[in-house]
Amino acid sequence: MAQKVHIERLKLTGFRNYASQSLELDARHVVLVGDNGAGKTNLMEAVSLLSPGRGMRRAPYSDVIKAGSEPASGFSIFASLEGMAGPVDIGTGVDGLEESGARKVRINGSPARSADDMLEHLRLLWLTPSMDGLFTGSAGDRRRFLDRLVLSVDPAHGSRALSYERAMRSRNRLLSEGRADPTWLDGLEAQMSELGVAMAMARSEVVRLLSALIDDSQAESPFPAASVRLEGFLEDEGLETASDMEVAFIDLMKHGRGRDAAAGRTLSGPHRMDLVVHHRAKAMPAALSSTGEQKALLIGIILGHAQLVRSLTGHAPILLLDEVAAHLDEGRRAALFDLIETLDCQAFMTGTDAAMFGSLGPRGQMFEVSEGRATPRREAAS
Ligand SMILES: Nc1ncnc2c1ncn2[C@@H]1O[C@H](COP(=O)(O)OP(=O)(O)OP(=O)(O)O)[C@@H](O)[C@H]1O
Repeated sequence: MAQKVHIERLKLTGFRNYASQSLELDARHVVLVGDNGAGKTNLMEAVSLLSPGRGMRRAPYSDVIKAGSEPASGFSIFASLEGMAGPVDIGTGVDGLEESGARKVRINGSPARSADDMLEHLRLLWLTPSMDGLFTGSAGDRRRFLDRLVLSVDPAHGSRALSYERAMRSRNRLLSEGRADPTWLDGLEAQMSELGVAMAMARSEVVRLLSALIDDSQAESPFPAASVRLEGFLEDEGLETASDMEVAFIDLMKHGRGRDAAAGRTLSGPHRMDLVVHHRAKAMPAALSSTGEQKALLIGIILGHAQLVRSLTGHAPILLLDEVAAHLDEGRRAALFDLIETLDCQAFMTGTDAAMFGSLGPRGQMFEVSEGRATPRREAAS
Protein backbone atom coordinates (compact mmCIF):
# COMPACT_ATOMS: atom_id res chain seq x y z
CA MET A 1 0.00 0.00 0.00
CA ALA A 2 1.47 3.36 -1.05
CA GLN A 3 2.21 5.92 1.69
CA LYS A 4 -0.35 8.63 2.06
CA VAL A 5 0.73 11.76 0.19
CA HIS A 6 1.05 14.48 2.81
CA ILE A 7 2.96 17.62 3.64
CA GLU A 8 5.21 17.14 6.67
CA ARG A 9 6.79 20.56 6.93
CA LEU A 10 5.70 23.88 5.52
CA LYS A 11 7.61 27.14 5.67
CA LEU A 12 6.39 30.47 4.35
CA THR A 13 8.50 33.60 4.15
CA GLY A 14 7.20 37.03 3.16
CA PHE A 15 3.89 35.57 1.98
CA ARG A 16 0.71 37.71 2.44
CA ASN A 17 0.46 38.46 6.18
CA TYR A 18 3.10 35.84 7.13
CA ALA A 19 6.59 37.24 7.79
CA SER A 20 8.00 33.81 8.57
CA GLN A 21 6.08 30.72 9.55
CA SER A 22 7.02 27.08 9.96
CA LEU A 23 4.52 24.28 10.52
CA GLU A 24 5.29 20.69 11.42
CA LEU A 25 2.49 18.51 10.09
CA ASP A 26 1.67 14.82 10.20
CA ALA A 27 -0.59 12.72 8.04
CA ARG A 28 -3.73 14.00 9.79
CA HIS A 29 -6.05 16.70 8.50
CA VAL A 30 -4.86 20.24 9.06
CA VAL A 31 -7.48 22.46 10.65
CA LEU A 32 -6.87 26.21 10.66
CA VAL A 33 -9.07 28.10 13.09
CA GLY A 34 -9.11 31.86 13.62
CA ASP A 35 -11.02 35.09 13.23
CA ASN A 36 -11.80 36.76 9.92
CA GLY A 37 -8.69 38.17 8.29
CA ALA A 38 -6.34 36.12 10.51
CA GLY A 39 -4.48 34.42 7.65
CA LYS A 40 -6.19 31.02 7.31
CA THR A 41 -6.89 31.30 3.59
CA ASN A 42 -3.46 32.84 3.02
CA LEU A 43 -1.85 29.70 4.41
CA MET A 44 -3.99 27.51 2.18
CA GLU A 45 -3.19 29.69 -0.80
CA ALA A 46 0.51 29.09 -0.11
CA VAL A 47 -0.11 25.33 -0.28
CA SER A 48 -2.04 25.78 -3.54
CA LEU A 49 1.12 27.22 -5.10
CA LEU A 50 2.66 23.76 -4.82
CA SER A 51 0.88 23.11 -8.12
CA PRO A 52 1.35 24.81 -11.50
CA GLY A 53 -0.47 28.08 -12.11
CA ARG A 54 -1.31 31.04 -9.93
CA GLY A 55 -2.84 29.17 -7.02
CA MET A 56 -6.36 29.16 -5.69
CA ARG A 57 -6.78 32.95 -5.73
CA ARG A 58 -5.11 33.43 -9.12
CA ALA A 59 -3.44 36.50 -7.67
CA PRO A 60 -0.53 38.30 -9.30
CA TYR A 61 2.66 37.60 -7.36
CA SER A 62 2.99 41.30 -6.54
CA ASP A 63 -0.20 40.88 -4.40
CA VAL A 64 1.05 37.92 -2.40
CA ILE A 65 4.41 39.39 -1.41
CA LYS A 66 4.06 40.63 2.16
CA ALA A 67 3.09 44.29 2.11
CA GLY A 68 5.61 46.58 3.73
CA SER A 69 8.56 44.30 3.04
CA GLU A 70 11.66 45.70 1.36
CA PRO A 71 11.05 46.47 -2.34
CA ALA A 72 13.63 43.90 -3.35
CA SER A 73 12.23 41.02 -1.29
CA GLY A 74 9.87 38.40 -2.67
CA PHE A 75 8.17 35.43 -1.09
CA SER A 76 9.04 31.79 -0.67
CA ILE A 77 7.15 28.61 0.15
CA PHE A 78 8.97 25.48 1.11
CA ALA A 79 7.40 22.07 1.70
CA SER A 80 8.82 18.71 2.70
CA LEU A 81 6.42 16.00 1.85
CA GLU A 82 5.77 12.34 1.48
CA GLY A 83 5.07 12.58 -2.21
CA MET A 84 3.80 10.27 -4.93
CA ALA A 85 7.33 9.15 -5.71
CA GLY A 86 8.58 9.16 -2.10
CA PRO A 87 9.96 11.91 0.14
CA VAL A 88 10.60 15.20 -1.65
CA ASP A 89 11.36 18.86 -0.94
CA ILE A 90 9.63 21.48 -3.05
CA GLY A 91 10.43 25.17 -2.91
CA THR A 92 8.80 27.95 -4.88
CA GLY A 93 8.68 31.72 -4.87
CA VAL A 94 9.86 34.91 -6.49
CA ASP A 95 12.97 36.84 -5.51
CA GLY A 96 11.56 40.32 -5.78
CA LEU A 97 8.80 42.45 -7.23
CA GLU A 98 10.75 43.14 -10.39
CA GLU A 99 10.87 39.40 -11.05
CA SER A 100 7.29 38.70 -10.04
CA GLY A 101 6.39 37.52 -13.55
CA ALA A 102 8.29 34.28 -13.14
CA ARG A 103 7.89 31.89 -10.25
CA LYS A 104 10.86 29.70 -9.50
CA VAL A 105 10.37 26.07 -8.57
CA ARG A 106 13.06 23.88 -7.02
CA ILE A 107 12.65 20.18 -6.43
CA ASN A 108 15.09 18.59 -4.00
CA GLY A 109 17.18 21.73 -4.35
CA SER A 110 17.49 21.66 -8.16
CA PRO A 111 15.63 24.02 -10.51
CA ALA A 112 12.58 22.29 -12.03
CA ARG A 113 12.22 22.25 -15.84
CA SER A 114 8.75 23.68 -15.37
CA ALA A 115 6.14 24.14 -12.65
CA ASP A 116 4.40 21.05 -14.10
CA ASP A 117 7.17 18.94 -12.52
CA MET A 118 5.42 19.41 -9.16
CA LEU A 119 2.63 17.17 -10.49
CA GLU A 120 5.00 14.22 -10.30
CA HIS A 121 4.94 14.60 -6.51
CA LEU A 122 1.49 15.79 -5.50
CA ARG A 123 -1.92 16.62 -6.87
CA LEU A 124 -4.03 19.33 -5.26
CA LEU A 125 -7.75 19.97 -5.45
CA TRP A 126 -9.41 22.97 -3.85
CA LEU A 127 -12.79 24.32 -3.03
CA THR A 128 -13.02 27.99 -2.10
CA PRO A 129 -15.86 30.46 -1.39
CA SER A 130 -15.07 32.18 -4.71
CA MET A 131 -16.27 29.00 -6.45
CA ASP A 132 -19.77 29.44 -4.98
CA GLY A 133 -20.96 31.13 -8.17
CA LEU A 134 -19.42 28.54 -10.47
CA PHE A 135 -22.69 27.25 -11.92
CA THR A 136 -24.23 30.68 -12.39
CA GLY A 137 -21.00 32.41 -13.46
CA SER A 138 -19.03 32.52 -16.68
CA ALA A 139 -18.23 29.55 -18.89
CA GLY A 140 -14.59 30.63 -18.63
CA ASP A 141 -14.60 29.97 -14.87
CA ARG A 142 -16.17 26.55 -15.40
CA ARG A 143 -13.58 25.71 -18.08
CA ARG A 144 -10.81 26.72 -15.69
CA PHE A 145 -12.34 24.53 -12.98
CA LEU A 146 -12.64 21.63 -15.43
CA ASP A 147 -9.08 22.11 -16.64
CA ARG A 148 -7.76 21.91 -13.11
CA LEU A 149 -9.63 18.61 -12.72
CA VAL A 150 -8.11 17.36 -15.98
CA LEU A 151 -4.63 18.53 -14.98
CA SER A 152 -4.83 16.53 -11.78
CA VAL A 153 -5.15 13.29 -13.77
CA ASP A 154 -3.33 14.31 -16.96
CA PRO A 155 -0.26 16.51 -16.31
CA ALA A 156 0.26 17.16 -20.06
CA HIS A 157 -3.03 19.04 -20.22
CA GLY A 158 -1.59 22.35 -19.02
CA SER A 159 1.13 22.67 -21.65
CA ARG A 160 -1.26 21.46 -24.36
CA ALA A 161 -3.78 24.15 -23.44
CA LEU A 162 -1.03 26.79 -23.32
CA SER A 163 0.29 25.85 -26.79
CA TYR A 164 -3.27 25.91 -28.16
CA GLU A 165 -3.82 29.40 -26.71
CA ARG A 166 -0.57 30.63 -28.26
CA ALA A 167 -1.44 29.26 -31.70
CA MET A 168 -4.94 30.74 -31.45
CA ARG A 169 -3.57 34.16 -30.49
CA SER A 170 -1.27 34.07 -33.56
CA ARG A 171 -4.22 33.11 -35.78
CA ASN A 172 -6.37 35.90 -34.33
CA ARG A 173 -3.57 38.43 -34.86
CA LEU A 174 -2.95 37.37 -38.45
CA LEU A 175 -6.65 37.47 -39.27
CA SER A 176 -7.33 40.84 -37.69
CA GLU A 177 -4.25 42.44 -39.26
CA GLY A 178 -5.64 41.36 -42.62
CA ARG A 179 -2.26 40.02 -43.70
CA ALA A 180 -3.15 36.40 -43.43
CA ASP A 181 -0.92 34.34 -45.66
CA PRO A 182 -3.07 31.22 -46.31
CA THR A 183 -0.10 28.87 -45.91
CA TRP A 184 0.68 30.32 -42.47
CA LEU A 185 -2.95 30.05 -41.51
CA ASP A 186 -3.13 26.45 -42.72
CA GLY A 187 -0.14 25.63 -40.51
CA LEU A 188 -1.57 27.36 -37.45
CA GLU A 189 -4.98 25.76 -37.93
CA ALA A 190 -3.43 22.30 -38.28
CA GLN A 191 -1.55 22.90 -35.03
CA MET A 192 -4.68 24.22 -33.31
CA SER A 193 -6.76 21.29 -34.45
CA GLU A 194 -4.28 18.69 -33.19
CA LEU A 195 -3.83 20.40 -29.80
CA GLY A 196 -7.47 21.45 -29.52
CA VAL A 197 -8.87 17.99 -30.22
CA ALA A 198 -6.43 16.43 -27.73
CA MET A 199 -7.58 19.00 -25.17
CA ALA A 200 -11.26 18.36 -25.85
CA MET A 201 -10.76 14.59 -25.68
CA ALA A 202 -8.89 14.83 -22.37
CA ARG A 203 -11.77 16.90 -20.96
CA SER A 204 -14.39 14.46 -22.29
CA GLU A 205 -12.56 11.50 -20.83
CA VAL A 206 -12.41 13.08 -17.38
CA VAL A 207 -16.09 14.01 -17.53
CA ARG A 208 -16.94 10.45 -18.63
CA LEU A 209 -14.92 8.87 -15.81
CA LEU A 210 -16.29 11.32 -13.25
CA SER A 211 -19.87 10.58 -14.32
CA ALA A 212 -19.30 6.84 -14.02
CA LEU A 213 -17.82 7.32 -10.58
CA ILE A 214 -20.73 9.50 -9.43
CA ASP A 215 -23.11 6.77 -10.72
CA ASP A 216 -21.32 4.15 -8.63
CA SER A 217 -21.09 6.13 -5.40
CA GLN A 218 -24.47 7.87 -5.62
CA ALA A 219 -26.16 5.63 -3.07
CA GLU A 220 -23.61 6.11 -0.26
CA SER A 221 -22.85 9.78 -0.69
CA PRO A 222 -24.49 12.36 1.59
CA PHE A 223 -23.95 14.96 -1.15
CA PRO A 224 -26.38 15.25 -4.05
CA ALA A 225 -25.22 13.58 -7.24
CA ALA A 226 -24.42 15.85 -10.16
CA SER A 227 -24.72 14.88 -13.79
CA VAL A 228 -21.93 16.48 -15.77
CA ARG A 229 -21.48 16.84 -19.50
CA LEU A 230 -19.68 19.05 -21.98
CA GLU A 231 -21.06 21.21 -24.71
CA GLY A 232 -19.84 23.84 -27.14
CA PHE A 233 -17.43 21.96 -29.39
CA LEU A 234 -18.39 19.47 -32.11
CA GLU A 235 -20.69 17.59 -29.73
CA ASP A 236 -23.52 17.30 -32.24
CA GLU A 237 -21.38 16.03 -35.10
CA GLY A 238 -21.34 12.39 -34.00
CA LEU A 239 -17.59 12.19 -34.62
CA GLU A 240 -15.94 9.10 -33.23
CA THR A 241 -12.20 9.43 -33.71
CA ALA A 242 -9.62 12.13 -33.03
CA SER A 243 -8.69 12.35 -36.71
CA ASP A 244 -12.35 12.86 -37.73
CA MET A 245 -12.59 15.63 -35.16
CA GLU A 246 -9.36 17.24 -36.36
CA VAL A 247 -10.63 17.28 -39.95
CA ALA A 248 -13.95 18.77 -38.83
CA PHE A 249 -12.24 21.45 -36.73
CA ILE A 250 -9.87 22.42 -39.55
CA ASP A 251 -12.87 22.72 -41.82
CA LEU A 252 -14.70 24.86 -39.29
CA MET A 253 -11.73 27.23 -38.99
CA LYS A 254 -11.09 27.41 -42.72
CA HIS A 255 -14.69 28.31 -43.45
CA GLY A 256 -14.85 30.67 -40.50
CA ARG A 257 -11.85 32.82 -41.43
CA GLY A 258 -13.92 35.76 -42.72
CA ARG A 259 -16.25 35.66 -39.70
CA ASP A 260 -13.34 35.31 -37.25
CA ALA A 261 -11.41 38.16 -38.92
CA ALA A 262 -14.46 40.42 -38.48
CA ALA A 263 -14.89 39.35 -34.87
CA GLY A 264 -11.17 39.65 -34.12
CA ARG A 265 -11.18 36.21 -32.46
CA THR A 266 -11.70 32.53 -33.16
CA LEU A 267 -15.39 31.91 -32.61
CA SER A 268 -15.39 28.09 -32.58
CA GLY A 269 -13.12 25.68 -30.81
CA PRO A 270 -12.49 23.88 -27.53
CA HIS A 271 -11.83 27.28 -25.93
CA ARG A 272 -15.64 27.74 -26.10
CA MET A 273 -16.52 24.47 -24.33
CA ASP A 274 -18.67 24.60 -21.24
CA LEU A 275 -19.21 22.19 -18.37
CA VAL A 276 -22.93 21.67 -17.91
CA VAL A 277 -23.95 20.45 -14.46
CA HIS A 278 -27.39 19.24 -13.36
CA HIS A 279 -28.74 18.28 -9.96
CA ARG A 280 -29.62 14.67 -10.76
CA ALA A 281 -32.34 13.91 -8.25
CA LYS A 282 -34.14 17.15 -9.09
CA ALA A 283 -33.40 16.89 -12.82
CA MET A 284 -32.62 20.59 -12.73
CA PRO A 285 -29.71 22.76 -13.89
CA ALA A 286 -27.29 23.31 -11.00
CA ALA A 287 -27.60 27.05 -11.65
CA LEU A 288 -31.23 26.87 -10.46
CA SER A 289 -30.41 24.99 -7.25
CA SER A 290 -30.27 26.79 -3.91
CA THR A 291 -26.95 28.21 -2.71
CA GLY A 292 -26.58 25.35 -0.22
CA GLU A 293 -27.43 22.74 -2.85
CA GLN A 294 -24.87 24.22 -5.25
CA LYS A 295 -22.19 24.03 -2.56
CA ALA A 296 -23.15 20.41 -1.81
CA LEU A 297 -23.05 19.54 -5.53
CA LEU A 298 -19.56 21.04 -5.79
CA ILE A 299 -18.36 19.11 -2.74
CA GLY A 300 -19.72 15.92 -4.35
CA ILE A 301 -17.85 16.68 -7.60
CA ILE A 302 -14.58 17.41 -5.78
CA LEU A 303 -14.83 14.25 -3.67
CA GLY A 304 -15.70 12.19 -6.74
CA HIS A 305 -12.73 13.67 -8.50
CA ALA A 306 -10.43 12.97 -5.55
CA GLN A 307 -11.49 9.35 -5.84
CA LEU A 308 -10.75 9.45 -9.57
CA VAL A 309 -7.25 10.89 -9.02
CA ARG A 310 -6.63 8.16 -6.48
CA SER A 311 -7.80 5.34 -8.73
CA LEU A 312 -5.85 6.63 -11.76
CA THR A 313 -2.58 7.56 -10.03
CA GLY A 314 -2.62 5.25 -7.02
CA HIS A 315 -2.31 8.33 -4.76
CA ALA A 316 -4.95 10.52 -3.20
CA PRO A 317 -4.72 14.26 -3.84
CA ILE A 318 -4.30 16.82 -1.06
CA LEU A 319 -7.55 18.73 -0.55
CA LEU A 320 -7.84 22.42 0.32
CA LEU A 321 -11.33 23.06 1.65
CA ASP A 322 -11.69 26.73 2.50
CA GLU A 323 -14.74 27.66 4.58
CA VAL A 324 -16.50 24.45 3.62
CA ALA A 325 -17.30 23.01 7.06
CA ALA A 326 -19.30 26.09 8.12
CA HIS A 327 -21.81 25.57 5.32
CA LEU A 328 -22.72 22.04 6.32
CA ASP A 329 -25.04 20.73 8.98
CA GLU A 330 -23.52 18.54 11.68
CA GLY A 331 -24.43 15.26 9.92
CA ARG A 332 -22.97 16.25 6.54
CA ARG A 333 -19.88 17.70 8.17
CA ALA A 334 -19.21 14.40 9.97
CA ALA A 335 -19.87 12.55 6.69
CA LEU A 336 -17.39 14.82 4.87
CA PHE A 337 -14.70 14.10 7.47
CA ASP A 338 -15.37 10.37 7.13
CA LEU A 339 -15.25 10.49 3.35
CA ILE A 340 -11.92 12.29 3.14
CA GLU A 341 -10.63 9.80 5.67
CA THR A 342 -11.79 6.90 3.48
CA LEU A 343 -10.20 8.52 0.44
CA ASP A 344 -6.94 8.78 2.39
CA CYS A 345 -6.50 12.47 1.54
CA GLN A 346 -4.64 14.96 3.67
CA ALA A 347 -7.13 17.81 3.85
CA PHE A 348 -6.56 21.41 4.90
CA MET A 349 -9.72 22.97 6.32
CA THR A 350 -10.53 26.39 7.70
CA GLY A 351 -13.17 27.76 10.03
CA THR A 352 -13.76 30.48 12.58
CA ASP A 353 -15.04 28.08 15.23
CA ALA A 354 -13.06 25.11 16.55
CA ALA A 355 -16.27 23.39 17.66
CA MET A 356 -17.18 22.82 14.00
CA PHE A 357 -14.35 20.30 13.82
CA GLY A 358 -15.32 18.47 17.00
CA SER A 359 -16.35 15.27 15.22
CA LEU A 360 -12.89 15.12 13.63
CA GLY A 361 -11.42 14.48 17.09
CA PRO A 362 -7.86 13.15 17.06
CA ARG A 363 -7.97 12.75 13.25
CA GLY A 364 -7.30 16.49 12.99
CA GLN A 365 -4.24 18.59 13.75
CA MET A 366 -5.51 21.99 14.79
CA PHE A 367 -3.77 25.36 14.52
CA GLU A 368 -4.93 28.70 15.89
CA VAL A 369 -4.30 31.43 13.36
CA SER A 370 -4.04 35.05 14.40
CA GLU A 371 -2.43 38.04 12.64
CA GLY A 372 -0.29 35.95 10.34
CA ARG A 373 0.85 33.38 12.91
CA ALA A 374 -0.29 29.79 13.19
CA THR A 375 0.26 28.01 16.51
CA PRO A 376 -0.60 24.40 17.30
CA ARG A 377 -3.65 24.09 19.49
CA ARG A 378 -3.04 21.59 22.22
CA GLU A 379 -6.41 20.66 23.67
CA ALA A 380 -9.00 18.73 21.67
CA ALA A 381 -11.86 20.77 20.27
CA SER A 382 -14.89 20.76 22.50
N1 LIG B 1 0.40 40.98 0.47
C1 LIG B 1 -0.07 41.10 1.71
N2 LIG B 1 0.72 41.55 2.70
C2 LIG B 1 0.27 41.63 3.99
N3 LIG B 1 -0.97 41.29 4.38
C3 LIG B 1 -1.80 40.83 3.44
C4 LIG B 1 -1.41 40.69 2.06
N4 LIG B 1 -2.45 40.21 1.35
C5 LIG B 1 -3.46 40.05 2.23
N5 LIG B 1 -3.07 40.41 3.48
C6 LIG B 1 -3.87 40.40 4.72
O1 LIG B 1 -4.27 39.06 5.00
C7 LIG B 1 -5.50 39.10 5.73
C8 LIG B 1 -6.49 38.14 5.10
O2 LIG B 1 -6.09 36.86 5.37
P1 LIG B 1 -6.97 35.61 4.93
O3 LIG B 1 -7.63 35.87 3.66
O4 LIG B 1 -6.08 34.43 5.05
O5 LIG B 1 -8.06 35.64 6.08
P2 LIG B 1 -8.86 34.43 6.71
O6 LIG B 1 -8.22 34.05 8.01
O7 LIG B 1 -9.07 33.36 5.72
O8 LIG B 1 -10.21 35.20 7.03
P3 LIG B 1 -11.75 34.94 6.67
O9 LIG B 1 -12.27 34.06 7.77
O10 LIG B 1 -12.29 36.32 6.75
O11 LIG B 1 -11.81 34.37 5.31
C9 LIG B 1 -6.07 40.50 5.62
O12 LIG B 1 -5.89 41.13 6.87
C10 LIG B 1 -5.19 41.14 4.56
O13 LIG B 1 -5.02 42.50 4.80
